[in-house]
Amino acid sequence: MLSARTFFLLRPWSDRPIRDCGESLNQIPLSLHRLEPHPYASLGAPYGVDADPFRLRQGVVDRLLRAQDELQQEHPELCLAIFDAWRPIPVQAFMVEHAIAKECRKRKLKRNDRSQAEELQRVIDDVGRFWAPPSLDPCTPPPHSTGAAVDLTLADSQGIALNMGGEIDAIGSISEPDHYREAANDQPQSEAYLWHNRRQSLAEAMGKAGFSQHPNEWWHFSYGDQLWAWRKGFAEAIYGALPVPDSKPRTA
Ligand SMILES: C[C@@H](N)C(=O)N[C@H](C)C(=O)O
Ligand SMILES: [Zn+2]
Repeated sequence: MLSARTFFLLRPWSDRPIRDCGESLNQIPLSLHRLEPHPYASLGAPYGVDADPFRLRQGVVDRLLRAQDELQQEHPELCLAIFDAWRPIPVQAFMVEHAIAKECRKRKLKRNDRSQAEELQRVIDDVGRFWAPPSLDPCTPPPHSTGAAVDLTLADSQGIALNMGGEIDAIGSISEPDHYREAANDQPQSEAYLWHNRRQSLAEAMGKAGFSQHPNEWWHFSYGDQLWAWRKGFAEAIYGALPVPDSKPRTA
């Protein structure tokens, strides 16, 4: 179970009021490449009936198409590759628990060992830098539950994801967008230089289309949510949490 400290750790953007514009959640068109099988559905995350993660608010879909155009003006050989998009709150809760359990295994910690409480809290805090709490409070929705956030990378013309110098969802400083900046400046022609430039190309294309980037994650961008409003200096977000889908098939 997550501690109260983690649950109530507010983000700097959590103070932005949300006035939802009511736009619908729509399919991401197939002209935008998807990385499949979907990573969280493959883990058994509780998506509910007919809950397709490759959906976003229409304004976000439109901007994603624009971002791909921007990218291809500079790099015609590349495309965007979608890793994850809409994420219902039960899936957010499942993935936060999954990330904590994975990190505990990596650090050889036992969840129930009281003598390791401090190390366990460190894991929870580290995971909390990357995963939003699965808050049900309409004032602090997890970004992907609003249909405003997308996790994505770059792929080549065959749809193969490029090496960006770190896996999507890695817990650690390697995931920070500027992680390789210094090494890239020091050593042009190095792998760090390549990875930094790829991260920059992704961020530039997304930025030109109006998206804001998460400060800790090279792959996470949003348009219209609280983080976006905070980063752009806007008073309000335009997308809030969407209803949680049914978990059982409806009976006639
Ligand atoms: C960790 C990553 N997949 C992600 O989506 N992070 C954001 C901040 C979130 O949990 O909403
Ligand atoms: Zn994300």
